[in-house]
Amino acid sequence: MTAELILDARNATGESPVWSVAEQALYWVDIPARRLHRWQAADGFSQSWEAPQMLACIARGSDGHWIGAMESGVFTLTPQADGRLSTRLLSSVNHAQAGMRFNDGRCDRQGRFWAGTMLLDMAAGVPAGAMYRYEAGQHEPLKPQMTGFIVPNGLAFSPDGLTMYLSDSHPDVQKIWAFDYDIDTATPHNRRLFVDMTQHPGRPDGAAVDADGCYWICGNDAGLIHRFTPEGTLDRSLAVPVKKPAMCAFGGANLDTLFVTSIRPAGDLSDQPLAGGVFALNPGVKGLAEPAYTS
Ligand SMILES: O=C1O[C@H](CS(=O)(=O)O)[C@@H](O)[C@H](O)[C@H]1O
Repeated sequence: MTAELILDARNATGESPVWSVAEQALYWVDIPARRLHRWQAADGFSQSWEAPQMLACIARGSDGHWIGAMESGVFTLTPQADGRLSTRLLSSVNHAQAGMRFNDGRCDRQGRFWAGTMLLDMAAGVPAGAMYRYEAGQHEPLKPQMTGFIVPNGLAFSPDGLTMYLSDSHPDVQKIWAFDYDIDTATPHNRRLFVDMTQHPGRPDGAAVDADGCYWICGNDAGLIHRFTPEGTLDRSLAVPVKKPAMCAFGGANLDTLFVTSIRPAGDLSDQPLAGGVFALNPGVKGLAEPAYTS
């Protein structure tokens, strides 16, 4: 199975791919470059917009706007014709300490937006990261819902919305957890180990759940995307031609394409010249439409 390069984006940290069914287009971000990207399937046309802060994760809103987590909180995002992203603060964040930003995030199946934070200096290994939830109509600052993460990542929800998955990518952790998710209160509980990624190649990065309820997770540093069953058993691993796949998302006309964003590290890239690119794979299974943020 070959991964097809759809855009040689050279993203420093390509994250948060989201397929727009309405537009038949893929959106994603490059976090340190402060950019929102879009690629349309019909003709491969691509464009991007400049954000005022590091934009880490996005979700489509039910009203057609976007919502996203930037350094200082959760914002609505509106791409403008001049290449800029107009933003409006919905809820601010009081980070646990200075030098933090958001990382991975998405909506639960009811359309409530979750995102996690991490220290910019990931190498410090300090568990200052937290998970936040934003619900429509909330005006007060975001409240931490879970704490103690170094690099929270891999957030995803089962097809019925009753299981939440979450990982920590840091080399000292490399675990994926499952939680029972109370959809009435949007509260995760009964945390348990889902997959110990120290037993598989690559650190856990971004993730997606398919229509069978299996969990696809990017194996950062291993150039692999792993599929785990709901019981946490490795089903298959697909290769991409870069070492650092960062997040995956189902899309395409039949939701049977797996799009993968990636990271372009500094240094010698002679063995992975396409690092930072966006790839499309045929995984042999279908995904689910990404839930929209319910405004
Ligand atoms: O900035 C990020 O860091 C890590 C990737 S890496 O360690 O730099 O390769 C990643 O897990 C995270 O999602 C990303 O935003």
